[in-house]
Amino acid sequence: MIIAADWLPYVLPLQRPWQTSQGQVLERRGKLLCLRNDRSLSGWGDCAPLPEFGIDEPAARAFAEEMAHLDLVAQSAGLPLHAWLSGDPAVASLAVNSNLGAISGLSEGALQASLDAGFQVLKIKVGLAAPAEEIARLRELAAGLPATIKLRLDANAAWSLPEARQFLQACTTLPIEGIEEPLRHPVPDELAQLQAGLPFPLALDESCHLLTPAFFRHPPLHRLVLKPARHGGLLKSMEIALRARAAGLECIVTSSLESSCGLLACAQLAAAIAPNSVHGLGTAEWLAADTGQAPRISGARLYLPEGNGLGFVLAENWTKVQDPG
Ligand SMILES: O=C(O)CCC(=O)C1=CC=C[C@@H](O)[C@@H]1C(=O)O
Ligand SMILES: [Mg+2]
Repeated sequence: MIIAADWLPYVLPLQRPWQTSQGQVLERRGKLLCLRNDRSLSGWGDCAPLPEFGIDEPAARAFAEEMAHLDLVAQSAGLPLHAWLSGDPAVASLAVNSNLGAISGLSEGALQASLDAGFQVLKIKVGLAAPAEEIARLRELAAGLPATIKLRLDANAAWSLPEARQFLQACTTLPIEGIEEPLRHPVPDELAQLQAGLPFPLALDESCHLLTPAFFRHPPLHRLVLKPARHGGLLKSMEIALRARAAGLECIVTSSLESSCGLLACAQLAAAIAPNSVHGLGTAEWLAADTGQAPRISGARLYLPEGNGLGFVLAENWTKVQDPG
């Protein structure tokens, strides 16, 4: 039985601006939910809306409430949350991509740090400048990359159909691992036209309004990005992942730049639905402060906490990140 529920607001500045074609993020504001039950267990949830990417307050809140509840359920069952969700044995670690920000602002130092850290997939934001200019930069970048390294691009709905065609055509000769959200006004027919003939997957992320039964009957592209806060929780995300799998679509999980608490929930989902994919969970280093200990990343792999439930522990210096209101 739940005997206490507390919301703890926080403000976390970013180390540097998170630039996308939809503008920049400078800080993350949110609130942690702490549920306590009559067995002295704590269940944690993280509510951090990001409206510019379709994550509104009700969805983020539902994610937090369900997360805290499932944290308690999995702890009571004596299982890590992902093993409780999947029914499979526990997973120790997951492959993740690095996040290099916008192609226009890419620094030699950040690129080298990603390569030195062993990342095989480097995520880069595009759609912030003219396609021809960004393609020229990508060609320059690709020319200096080791042969095994691939680029995961995200246009965040920047392009018209002709711009997307131009960009994607040029990408066919580059080491591209996938491209998220090419179209400003995505419609299934046009996405299918773009995907046809491309040697890499296009991915749907923020345009989740397209996830209708018809979409799953004839998927117009090859990959889904799941941000569980956008879908209002882990269980809804599991359901979408199952539909996607039945339709032959690959699913990856990415964070919504949450604090360590929400990031852990994203990692638990990733381990439950796609333990062998490369996920977008390397975002903790973008935060200058955090609500707790972020999962360790080493050798381009994120290590899940070994304990039961979500695995979140509140930071000792928690008061420093509390929102003064
Ligand atoms: O995918 C990743 O590696 C990290 C998460 C990420 O890129 C995003 C998180 C939140 C908002 C967006 O800018 C962006 C995305 O659209 O995928
Ligand atoms: Mg995206």
